[in-house]
Amino acid sequence: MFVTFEGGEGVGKSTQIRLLAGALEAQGHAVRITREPGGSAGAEAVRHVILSGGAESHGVRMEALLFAAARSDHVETLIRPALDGGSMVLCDRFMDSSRVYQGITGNLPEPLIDGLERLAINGLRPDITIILDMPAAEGLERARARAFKAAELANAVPDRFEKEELETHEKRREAFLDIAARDPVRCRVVDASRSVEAIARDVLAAVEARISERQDAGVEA
Ligand SMILES: Nc1ncnc2c1ncn2[C@@H]1O[C@H](COP(=O)(O)OP(=O)(O)OP(=O)(O)O)[C@@H](O)[C@H]1O
Ligand SMILES: Cc1cn([C@H]2C[C@H](O)[C@@H](COP(=O)(O)O)O2)c(=O)[nH]c1=O
Repeated sequence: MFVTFEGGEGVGKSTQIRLLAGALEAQGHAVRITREPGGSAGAEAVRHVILSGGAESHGVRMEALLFAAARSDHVETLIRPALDGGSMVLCDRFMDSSRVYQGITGNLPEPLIDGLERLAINGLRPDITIILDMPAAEGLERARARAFKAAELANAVPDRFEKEELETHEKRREAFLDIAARDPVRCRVVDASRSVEAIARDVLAAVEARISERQDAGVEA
């Protein structure tokens, strides 16, 4: 089963993925955690170029193509083989992030995003997408506090997208909610402004419900 986590900056995706992985492993599932952009060797190289701001001056179209190239490599060299090998794959961001960041707030036309998505995912759609939702300002504050702690160790600075205007981040929040409203079977919106534990309970319940639905339909987790 392929599980993706989406949402704005600092909403707790990495935190919840780690907790979900622990809970699923305790139930006997083999679990692989991964992230985008990145996850595979080729895609991690592209991650560095994009998040450092190295492609920003070449425009959003080039960034969208780089995200798609990275996603294609990630799907074919890591995600699909892991799923075929029987692991559950938990991925921090996937195709919805391109739809929101490059499509909605990057102003790229929907047909272009659709085409790049088709090429990159090559038929592999998430079985469930958890959208962690909270006011953008709170998520950014969490991300800033995390960066501040890290800065003492590694001189961290906000990445290419974190540094953008609050209004842009709020627009992204609305765009993720819109995706969830348009695809309610795949997407589950979880209120991320609560405690880590309360969120983790809802995330696990949503994933277990999808596992049961799939088992009822005769598909293995
Ligand atoms: N429910 C929560 N309440 C308070 N703090 C939280 C909560 N969940 C996560 N955090 C903290 O907020 C910060 C951001 O969390 P995390 O790295 O999991 O978010 P993220 O969505 O993966 O971020 P990014 O979008 O930047 O990758 C971390 O310092 C984390 O410990
Ligand atoms: C997959 C994907 C990501 N992005 C943006 C979203 C974030 O600002 C960064 C990734 O950083 P994170 O700390 O690992 O969340 O990249 C994007 O714009 N488009 C995408 O497809």
